[in-house]
Amino acid sequence: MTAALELVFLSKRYGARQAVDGLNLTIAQGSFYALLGPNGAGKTTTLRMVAGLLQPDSGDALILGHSTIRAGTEARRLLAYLPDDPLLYGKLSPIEYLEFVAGLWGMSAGEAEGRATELLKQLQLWEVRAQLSETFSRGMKQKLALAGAFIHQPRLIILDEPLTGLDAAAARLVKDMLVQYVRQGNTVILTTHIMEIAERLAQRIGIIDRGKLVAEGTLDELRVQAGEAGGTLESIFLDLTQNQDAGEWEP
Ligand SMILES: Nc1ncnc2c1ncn2[C@@H]1O[C@H](COP(=O)(O)OP(=O)(O)OP(=O)(O)O)[C@@H](O)[C@H]1O
Repeated sequence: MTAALELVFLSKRYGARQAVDGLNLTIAQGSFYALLGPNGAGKTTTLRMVAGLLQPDSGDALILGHSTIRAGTEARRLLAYLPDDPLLYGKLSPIEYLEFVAGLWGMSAGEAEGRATELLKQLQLWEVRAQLSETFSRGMKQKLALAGAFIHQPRLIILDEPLTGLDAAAARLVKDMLVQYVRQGNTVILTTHIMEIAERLAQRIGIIDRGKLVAEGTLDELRVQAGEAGGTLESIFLDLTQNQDAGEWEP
């Protein structure tokens, strides 16, 4: 089966700083994947290249087999990317915002309305559907941005720190929604600094450090790679990312 996402020698440099350094990674369809790494490891830079917001210096990212460089439009249609600071329009209500985003994807008014209703109910924003989003709490804004990412039914959704700032109830709601979405055969990739989230939700985990993949696999496979039988993800993570001599992990 075609991979949901394939990174092929993806690289990006900012001046003297090699932010992403020849990254190779394959993520299967229908999986829940967590991308971990310390601050400045290159996670956001990688995701921005996948989303087509940043041009790689070299290499490519393929979304369900479509190159983001050679077939960017097809690739982007299959993808939703939710950055950690999503842009909302405060003067729009949730319904107006979702209809606006649906319009950008060329969805019909009827289709947009049906999908917006479903998402707003699922994310418990239905009661506030007509209020301006500038009046919303941070968590409500985050849920609305998530609804916007889901509106065109992407096959792959990439989320940068999606649970930061959410209270326990909202975090549970979002986690359940993502798990259900994966059960339907779609793929979720998220970054997080919270190890429990990766440990509980992700089927596979990739650890990036200094722009390179230092470990990849299921939690059990990571334990083997780190030589830590029975270790927690936190201890494996710290072991692999604080070891200055850590080499690039090769499958
Ligand atoms: N626009 C930019 N200009 C210059 N350097 C940048 C830029 N964006 C990122 N960097 C640098 O590139 C490296 C990777 O940054 P990136 O934001 O991708 O890391 P990250 O893993 O997402 O970190 P965090 O967990 O802190 O969000 C860092 O050293 C960062 O300072």
